[in-house]
Amino acid sequence: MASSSHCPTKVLKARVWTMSSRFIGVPKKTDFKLTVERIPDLDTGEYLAEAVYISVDPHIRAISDELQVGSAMPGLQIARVIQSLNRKFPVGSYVHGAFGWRTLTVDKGQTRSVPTYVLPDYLNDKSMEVSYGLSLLGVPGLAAYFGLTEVLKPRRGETLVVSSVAGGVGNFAAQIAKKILGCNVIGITSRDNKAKWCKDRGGIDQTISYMDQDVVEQLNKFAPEGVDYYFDTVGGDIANSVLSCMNDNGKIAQCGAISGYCNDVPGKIQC
Ligand SMILES: NC(=O)C1=CN([C@@H]2O[C@H](COP(=O)(O)OP(=O)(O)OC[C@H]3O[C@@H](n4cnc5c(N)ncnc54)[C@H](OP(=O)(O)O)[C@@H]3O)[C@@H](O)[C@H]2O)C=CC1
Ligand SMILES: CCCCCC(=O)/C=C/[C@@H]1[C@@H](C/C=C\CCCC(=O)O)[C@@H](O)C[C@H]1O
Repeated sequence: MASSSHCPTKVLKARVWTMSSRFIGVPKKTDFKLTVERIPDLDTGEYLAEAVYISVDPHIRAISDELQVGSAMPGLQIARVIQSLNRKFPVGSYVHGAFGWRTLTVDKGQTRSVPTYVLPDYLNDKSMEVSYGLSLLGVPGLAAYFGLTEVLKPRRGETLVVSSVAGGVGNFAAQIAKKILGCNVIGITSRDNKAKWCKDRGGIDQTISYMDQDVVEQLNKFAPEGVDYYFDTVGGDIANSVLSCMNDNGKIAQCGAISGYCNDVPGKIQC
C-alpha cells in the first residue's frame, strides 16, 4: 500500500468550469459556467491532485466545435498531489496532466490527451519554478525546441522569422534560435510594447509590429537577402506576407494558425 494522507470521511468538492454555450467569435465570460462536483473517496491506484496552474491555450478555441455544451473545459495543469493510493504519485509531488479547468482531480496516472507524469526533480534547483512545467519545460517549450531542431534545423547566421513572438511558443522559439542556434531572428508581434520586451528581454535581433507597420516592407529592410526559415504559429495574412519574402528552398514549420481560431466559418484555419 502506498503512503497516504487519505481521509475517507471528509467531503471534498471540485470547482469545474464548463462550456455553457458554443463560442461565437472570441469566447465571452457568459459562455462559461462554474459548477461544483463532489469528489469520491479514492480507490486503489488513484490519487487526488489540486490544481496549482491551469494553462488556457489557444488550441482549445480551435477544437471547441468538438466539445459538448455543458462539458468541462479541457486543458493542461500542474497539480499537487494531496491524497494518494498510488506509489508513483506520492503526496506532495507535482503532476503534469490534461485535467481540464478544475480545482481537484481524481486520477490514476493514465495517459489522457497527453501523458500524465510527476515533474522531474528540477524543482531542487532554486532558480526553477513549478510553472516551468507548463511553459519552457512543457508543451510550448517542446513545440518550439523540436520545431527548430527537428523540422527547420537552421544554421548559425541564417535568417529566421518567428510569428506571435511575444506568445509562449513564439518567444521560446525565438530565444532558442537566437541564444542557442545563433540565428539572425526577426520576430513579429502586434504592438511596440511587446516588440520592445522581445528585444530587451529576449535578445531578438529585430521585431515587426504588425498593427503599426507593413510586414513585407519591414522584412525587406531587416532581411534584404531574403528569409531562410519561418516558424509560423499564426497563418493568415501574416504568413502570406512572410511567404512572399522567403528564399528559394526556404523552410517553414507550421506550428499553429491562431489568426483563424475564432473564425466561425467552415475550413476556418487558414495556414
Ligand atoms: N501552447 C502550446 O503548447 C502550443 C501552441 N501552439 C500554437 O502556437 C500558437 C500560439 O500559442 P501559444 O504561444 O500557446 O499562445 P499565447 O497565448 O502564449 O500567445 C498567443 C499570441 O498569438 C497572437 N495572436 C492572437 N491572435 C492573433 C491573430 N489574429 N493574428 C496574429 N497573431 C495573433 C497574440 O500575440 P500578438 O499580440 O503579438 O498578436 C497572442 O498573444 C497557436 O497557434 C497555438 O495553436 C502549437 C503547439 C503547442
Ligand atoms: C488545430 C490547430 C493546431 C494547433 C496546435 C496546438 O496549439 C496544439 C497544442 C497542444 C496543447 C494543447 C493544450 C491543451 C489542450 C488540452 C486538451 C485536453 O484534453 O485537456 C497540448 O495539449 C499539446 C499540444 O499539442
